Amino acid sequence: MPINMFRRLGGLAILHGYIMKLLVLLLCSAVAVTYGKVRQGRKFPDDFVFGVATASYQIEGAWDEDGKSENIWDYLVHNNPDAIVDRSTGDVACDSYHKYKRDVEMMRELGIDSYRFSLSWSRILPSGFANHVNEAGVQFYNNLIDELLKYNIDPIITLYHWDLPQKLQDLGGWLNPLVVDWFEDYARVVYESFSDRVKSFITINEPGQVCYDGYGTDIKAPLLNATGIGEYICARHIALAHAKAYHLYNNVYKPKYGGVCGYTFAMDSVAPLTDSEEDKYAAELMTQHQWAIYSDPVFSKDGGFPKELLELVAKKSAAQGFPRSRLIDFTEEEKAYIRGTSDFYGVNHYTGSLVSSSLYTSQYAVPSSLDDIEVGQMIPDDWLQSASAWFQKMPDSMYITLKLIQKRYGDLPIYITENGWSSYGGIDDDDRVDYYRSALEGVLDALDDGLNIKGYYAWSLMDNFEWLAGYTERFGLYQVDYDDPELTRTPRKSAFVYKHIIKTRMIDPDYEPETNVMTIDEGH
Ligand SMILES: C[C@H]1O[C@@H](Oc2ccc([N+](=O)[O-])cc2)[C@H](O)[C@@H](O)[C@H]1O
Repeated sequence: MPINMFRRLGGLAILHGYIMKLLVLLLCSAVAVTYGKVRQGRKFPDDFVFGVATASYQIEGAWDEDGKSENIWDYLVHNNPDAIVDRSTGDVACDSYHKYKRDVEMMRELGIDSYRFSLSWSRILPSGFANHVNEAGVQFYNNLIDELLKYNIDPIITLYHWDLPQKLQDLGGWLNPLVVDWFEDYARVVYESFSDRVKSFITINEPGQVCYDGYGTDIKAPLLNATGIGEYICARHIALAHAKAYHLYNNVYKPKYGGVCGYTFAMDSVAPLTDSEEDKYAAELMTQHQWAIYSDPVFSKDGGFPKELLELVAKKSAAQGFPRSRLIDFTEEEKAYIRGTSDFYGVNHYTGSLVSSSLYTSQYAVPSSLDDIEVGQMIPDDWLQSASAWFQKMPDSMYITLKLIQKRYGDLPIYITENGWSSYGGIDDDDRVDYYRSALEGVLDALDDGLNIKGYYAWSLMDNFEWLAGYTERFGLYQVDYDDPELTRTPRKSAFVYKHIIKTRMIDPDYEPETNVMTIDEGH
């Protein structure tokens, strides 16, 4: 081969080597840039839903107007005022019954896609039963829905957010097996009235708080405190009631109108105190006690209550002299009826704890469900305390919680139906801003992992009646001035930050609102 040709080929080979190196370099930096983009400027998907959530008793007021009857919270605040920290009531609350147009205006200011609110059963069915529908009550919700739709805000209705008609509580409430039928009858009225315009329904908000807080302890109305018994009876009935309302929607209304129907659970991030197998088992038991007892019947592969919990309660019940277990499992037919009855997993997430059987002390009543599992909890000192005794900021808790759902039930559509921070008040709520940013970073982390998270609802649009804490704890993006007869709503810093996140679909950790004047952006 002529020397020149050899040189030319050699030169080409060298050139080829350089080109290859350059290509590899370019590829690596492209990956790095892309990865950098993903980490630093991550975006929520275009179809990700941003919303805010509220609940009827907490905001509506008008407790006895236009034919509404008393519910268990009306009854509690009127008959046992000392049960509420500041002796307040929800008689007026945020007066949303009259100020709903201002509420919708606030949603337009925020630029949200969707509003999650609940219906007051006793406003729609004053006797609790479907023998008489209160048209004025239905009209109120029609007005609200129409106002939302006028501004392209998608309504998502929760049928039951803790305000059972007192007349049904007088008959045993969630402890009466007939509540399953009463709930179905109520659900039929709701679907008949609203499913032509509303495409998303949640049957029940937080069955754990209904059953454990209301019937197994005295944390929520009706303060029954039938420890170790009430919560387990309620757990059976509420799963069946949910399933019945779901089947009704699925069989009759979904074919006609489309739409989805789901169920929402409160989920603490339960983490083992140490890596030991014992603590991991303790975390599993606490999980079963707190939320899996309510969600396994619907989402687990085999249905029914969690196996370990069933065994423990049966064993403890026998040792305590009960002729049968305090937790009665579903029949195979019931299991099949309940399993799969939710089009999505709704999760309300706020906080978490570390758990271990070594932290258990015999401080609990016998029988009680905490005594049944014999697991204790602790909160490290460096977790920021909110204004609510039960609520500390656990690092990474949103991500951990979302991964727990995936681990337990596989990949399914998830809506975060509540998440927010409580303070004592004030407009410059940097603690709430930090909380929202880190929770939403957790959502992005989970999205990066491929979880099918469809939306996020901030709790709450505005300050409201926080159950036994009355008005002492503030969860609002908007502050409500309860001393002002107009109940003026004022946007907090967090409202501006949430608005910016929704608008840009990104979390900018450095974003500072330039103004304290809220306006409605074009298109809202
Ligand atoms: C602040 C909101 O709390 C919701 O309920 C709870 C209660 C307790 C926990 N927890 O983890 O211990 C989580 C959520 C409730 O749905 C809503 O109405 C607000 O009060």
